[in-house]
Amino acid sequence: MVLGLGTGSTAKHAVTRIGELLHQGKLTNIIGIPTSKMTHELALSVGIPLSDLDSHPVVDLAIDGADEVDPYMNLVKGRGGSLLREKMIEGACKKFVVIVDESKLVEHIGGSGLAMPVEIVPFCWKFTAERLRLLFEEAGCVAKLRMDRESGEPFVTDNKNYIIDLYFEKDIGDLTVASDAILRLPGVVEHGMFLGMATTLIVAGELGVRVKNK
Ligand SMILES: O=C(CO)[C@H](O)[C@H](O)COP(=O)(O)O
Repeated sequence: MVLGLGTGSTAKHAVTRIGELLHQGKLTNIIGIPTSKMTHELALSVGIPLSDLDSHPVVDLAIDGADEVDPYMNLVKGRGGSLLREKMIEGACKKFVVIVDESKLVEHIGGSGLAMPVEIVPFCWKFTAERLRLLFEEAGCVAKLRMDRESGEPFVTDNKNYIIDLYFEKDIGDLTVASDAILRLPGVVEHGMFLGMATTLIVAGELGVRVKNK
């Protein structure tokens, strides 16, 4: 089985557990494809054999967290900065399981007041940030370059790009239209809306765990 290994504090539990099951001999014939350098390191440290999409273009199952999930299982991802590799690997999956707690559930994607990440090339990033802001001007968009908290320098992704975090005052409307408009802008590499990709959602709440399938 080829497994997409997600990134973030939730995915970390899954990756660690997969390593434990391999070690105990309860899982065999697993190859992991990590969605970030951080997950790559973690997976190696727990003994998961790794590969990539070039060698395994079809992924059987991916497991990851998310930052927002709407009632249709559309997601916002990338507040951890790994959205491009996540989208490539999770987009190549037969099954994509998303694990969140109830705090991640929203009525409308982009409406939580939290960031909608967009990965862009560093070249003339201010130009691209302004084009993004203008695209969603009617929604009261603010576009901020993500900074690295430790260094105070711009945050650089695993692919050596920057991230612009978009904040909206109002609903951004049709998500497919918004997605297409963002992707048409020169300088944009990818955005954090994962539309129609999740096949299973696992939600942990005070009353227990709920599972929703597409
Ligand atoms: O998209 C991601 C990283 O790019 C993460 O999956 C997302 O940020 C959720 O992280 P966490 O499980 O730590 O809340």
